[in-house]
Amino acid sequence: MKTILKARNINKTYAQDKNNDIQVLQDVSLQVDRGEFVAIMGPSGSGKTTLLYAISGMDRPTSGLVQLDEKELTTLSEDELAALRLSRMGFIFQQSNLLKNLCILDNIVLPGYKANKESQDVICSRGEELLMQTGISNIAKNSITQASGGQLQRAAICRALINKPDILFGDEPTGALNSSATAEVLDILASINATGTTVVLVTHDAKVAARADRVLFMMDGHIAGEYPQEKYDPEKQDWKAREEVLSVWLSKMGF
Ligand SMILES: Nc1ncnc2c1ncn2[C@@H]1O[C@H](COP(=O)(O)OP(=O)(O)OP(=O)(O)O)[C@@H](O)[C@H]1O
Repeated sequence: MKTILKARNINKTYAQDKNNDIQVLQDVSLQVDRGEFVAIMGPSGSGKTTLLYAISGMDRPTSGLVQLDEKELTTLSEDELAALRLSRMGFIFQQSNLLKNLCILDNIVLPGYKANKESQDVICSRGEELLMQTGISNIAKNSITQASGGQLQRAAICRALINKPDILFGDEPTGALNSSATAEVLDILASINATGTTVVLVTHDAKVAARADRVLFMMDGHIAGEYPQEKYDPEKQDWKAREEVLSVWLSKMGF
């Protein structure tokens, strides 16, 4: 399978105070194939979010290389990087971060209007289609204050997909949801992945990682282990059984 994302020897150092630096990523290398679903797990403070930000161009590593297909992210200007993120990447976070003064549909289409590559009609129809696919068409015109956490997170997924990204990054996207909303959001992510979008998620939750093709386990700023799983098929597979097997590996890793 063709590699979509490649990181080579990434280091990230933060200045802690005047005299001290803290090295959060230590020589991390990884590769993600097009269409793959990768989960990044590990203890709190091990560097998962820092790694996600470094490989998605949301932050710059102190050293090392990050490539999305042929594009070397670390050589791009801020404007070039922002344009690349807008057109080729989607992002979801623990909180939906939707704008309060816009209805759900307007929140979703906004990055499409910003990218300015297609007519507003085309973007609006895609927004409506995404709302339908994620089961929230009925709240398209609602204010975000009238939606549940699970509905808001589905809307955030629609917003992340509006520009048809090649790769979707998530930082604890189900971290604030109850278990039934988590399962619904995970089904949506699995179906997005099944249609070819690459997915890379940071999670503490083995339920989430159970859907991935591969789990990377971070410890003290490096990848300490890697756990490949069979491609998840929502029609055939029971993710609870996968979660149990994965949990055994995670506990061997010291999680
Ligand atoms: N902007 C920053 N400045 C200084 N230190 C930071 C900064 N961001 C993160 N760190 C430190 O880097 C380390 C790794 O943080 P990071 O958020 O990447 O870990 P994590 O594995 O995602 O943790 P968690 O699971 O708790 O979210 C932590 O010690 C954190 O305090």
